[in-house]
Amino acid sequence: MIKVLVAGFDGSMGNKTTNMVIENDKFELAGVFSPFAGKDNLREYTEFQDQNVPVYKTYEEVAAQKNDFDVWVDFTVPSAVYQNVKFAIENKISPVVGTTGLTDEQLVELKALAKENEVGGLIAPNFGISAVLLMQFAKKAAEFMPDVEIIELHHDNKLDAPSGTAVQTAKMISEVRTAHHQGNPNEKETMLGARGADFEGMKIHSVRLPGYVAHEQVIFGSLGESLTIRQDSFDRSSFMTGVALAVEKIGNYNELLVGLENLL
Ligand SMILES: NC(=O)C1=CN([C@@H]2O[C@H](COP(=O)(O)OP(=O)(O)OC[C@H]3O[C@@H](n4cnc5c(N)ncnc54)[C@H](O)[C@@H]3O)[C@@H](O)[C@H]2O)C=CC1
Ligand SMILES: O=C(O)C1=N[C@H](C(=O)O)C[C@H](O)C1
Repeated sequence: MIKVLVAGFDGSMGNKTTNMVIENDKFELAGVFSPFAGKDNLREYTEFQDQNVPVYKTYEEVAAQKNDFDVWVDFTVPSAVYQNVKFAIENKISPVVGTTGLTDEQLVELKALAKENEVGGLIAPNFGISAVLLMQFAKKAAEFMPDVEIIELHHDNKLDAPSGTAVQTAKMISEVRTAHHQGNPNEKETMLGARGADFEGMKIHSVRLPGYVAHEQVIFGSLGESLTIRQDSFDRSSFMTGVALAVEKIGNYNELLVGLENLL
């Protein structure tokens, strides 16, 4: 049995993950973590009445029981994820991270720390297979159609913009696309932000609306033609197959990987 701790269990993704871990025969829910939890045991929550699982609120409490955990699944907030992953690695718990917002510098540091501690881990900007495929297809398309804009659409509770998936899509496209300005060289925004965020000349637009879950559209334009690649996560269950796969496989690695495709 793989012993799992879910950080951010009290959030939307944390709740889905907690249920997924409980239902998966290969996993044992060994703990849940959130500094904002109001209770000491999961069974005190109506939804989890039959689960005798400790609720941890501090790193000290987790560190005291660190041998109880193989994997730290993180669906928390951008402001907490760096410290959480650092803590997990230093305590030899493999992080499986969906939380967005890590900077490039933080990623470099965490990769080095994982190497030093010989701990495997995965940071996945998106655990949905449709998003993983979209990123790969978009990278391929950009080889032939280098003028591209990204539109990501999310629920209106999302804290970060652009989404981690949009940033990762832009990074993957930039591996095959020479950085260049798109649009009229003399264009002027008459309203600030009208042209969106800029990643090496690629524009990224973020939509936040109630009713949406997580969606991304990559639009390529070329002489007299256009290509649109789109993926939709209509429900957060779309991420759970990827999370389960990562929890199951991450013990076989001793480095920190970025992107679910590394495990597929
Ligand atoms: N990689 C992927 O496939 C996906 C990633 N996400 C990302 O996951 C993150 C969480 O998303 P949601 O669940 O929708 O957010 P949410 O706001 O519903 O949940 C976040 C939870 O984290 C808890 N929290 C805050 N600080 C914490 C800390 N220091 N340690 C532990 N828990 C803490 C909060 O109490 C809250 O319940 C976001 O960054 C989001 O972008 C979301 C969906 C899929
Ligand atoms: O906040 C979300 O909901 C999501 N966050 C991730 C991101 O920022 O890309 C993954 C997915 O889009 C859902």
